[in-house]
Amino acid sequence: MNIRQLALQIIHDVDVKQAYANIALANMINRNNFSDQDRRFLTELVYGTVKAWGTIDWIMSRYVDRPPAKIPPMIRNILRLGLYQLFFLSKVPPSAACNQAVELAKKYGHPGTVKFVNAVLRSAARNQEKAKYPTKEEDLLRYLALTYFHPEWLVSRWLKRFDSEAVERLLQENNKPPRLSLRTNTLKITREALLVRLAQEGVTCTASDWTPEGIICHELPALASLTSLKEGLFQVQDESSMLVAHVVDPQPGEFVIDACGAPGGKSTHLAALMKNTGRLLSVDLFEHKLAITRENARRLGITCLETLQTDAATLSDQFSGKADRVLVDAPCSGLGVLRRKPDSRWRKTESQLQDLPKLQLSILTGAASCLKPGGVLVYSTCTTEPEENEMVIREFLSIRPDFSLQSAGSRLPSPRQGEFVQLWPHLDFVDGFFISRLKKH
Ligand SMILES: C[S@@+](CC[C@H](N)C(=O)[O-])C[C@H]1O[C@@H](n2cnc3c(N)ncnc32)[C@H](O)[C@@H]1O
Repeated sequence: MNIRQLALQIIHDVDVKQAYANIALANMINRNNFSDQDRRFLTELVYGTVKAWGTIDWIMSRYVDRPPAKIPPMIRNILRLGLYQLFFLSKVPPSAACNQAVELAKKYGHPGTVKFVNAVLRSAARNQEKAKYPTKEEDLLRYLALTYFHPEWLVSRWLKRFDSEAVERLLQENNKPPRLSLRTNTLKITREALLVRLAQEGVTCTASDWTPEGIICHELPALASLTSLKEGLFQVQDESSMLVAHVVDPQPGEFVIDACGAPGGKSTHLAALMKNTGRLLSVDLFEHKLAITRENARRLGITCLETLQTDAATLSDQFSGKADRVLVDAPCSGLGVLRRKPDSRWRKTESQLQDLPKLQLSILTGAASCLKPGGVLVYSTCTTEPEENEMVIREFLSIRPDFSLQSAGSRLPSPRQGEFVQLWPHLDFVDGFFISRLKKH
């Protein structure tokens, strides 16, 4: 099996068909019976190349006088894969990286492109100095963006907010694979009993400091092989995401709406805190995502949850003044969770940060009208940018004086100061997350 060829197929699909690297890779692994070594090498090639995409293209520009967009797609992706191995995979000998790329060019190109690939990669292998990044002192922005594989617009944004050391730590943290965390399904088992059960199934894990249900896995066999998963004893969920339901603080017997609910991580947590009583309405725009919510609820033994496919901005047409609590876990740029998907940083654009707040405000305003007087509204995102977070809340408060801000920090299992909660990967070592809480008068 030619692992580089398979890696090239995935990288090409990410480039040309906007495929998601993690999904394309998982499909490839499921379709083939790879040895552990091959699976690891394929993962390294794909994740490494797509994460370093911008830096690799900058390196390419040092050896090729055309921009990548002007090179035929398959050939530029062969170069990307080759340059990744030359510059970032020390265990691959440069001759192997070049020869294998030339073989791929023979398969997908013509004699001219074979010569081109050969010339570019051999020149890069001979003269790596030519692709030396500027130093911090010469060009801080470019140094950080190239060294830590982030788009310049994003680094520039963060440099306006924080000093360069803090930005460097954040970029480093965004490149580390996140720890796997699980939320105990307290409807079926206590965290202590689940820790024992997981240890029996070969999982090395410890209790989370952030939430009373959280468990951090350090080593584990394939997740799908765990019977505790099939029995619905836990839900995979990041620790910062687990905090949101605690800020909502739903009570047994209440009517709670999760306005952007799929695939149900927080909906199923809310249902567990409600002790599977009352009514939990999990709403989403997409039926195929709601099907996953229902499947999660079934596996976890939750019966108080129902799903509804609709636009949350229009929810009050059906539920005006009816709900005790509403959660809006809004669609967002996802800049707090870059470490989860290696290619996601290259899909984001600064213009999304202008468009998303309008959507977020319209969903928040529509969903808020479902609350009874005295009801609680929680707004959360997995982003770190003020335009999508506190500025949306300030704008909402200016048009809805019947709401007031409450402290979200004081509702965390380990309380913090402040009205808003903003978590950061480099400060809190969890996903970047924003949580706010309001009350309707
Ligand atoms: C951040 S995700 C929610 C994650 C979910 N709360 C969880 O914990 O599993 C945002 C969700 O909002 C949904 N969405 C986007 N626009 C929407 C709208 N206008 N109305 C309802 N849902 C929407 C998306 O389909 C997506 O599933």
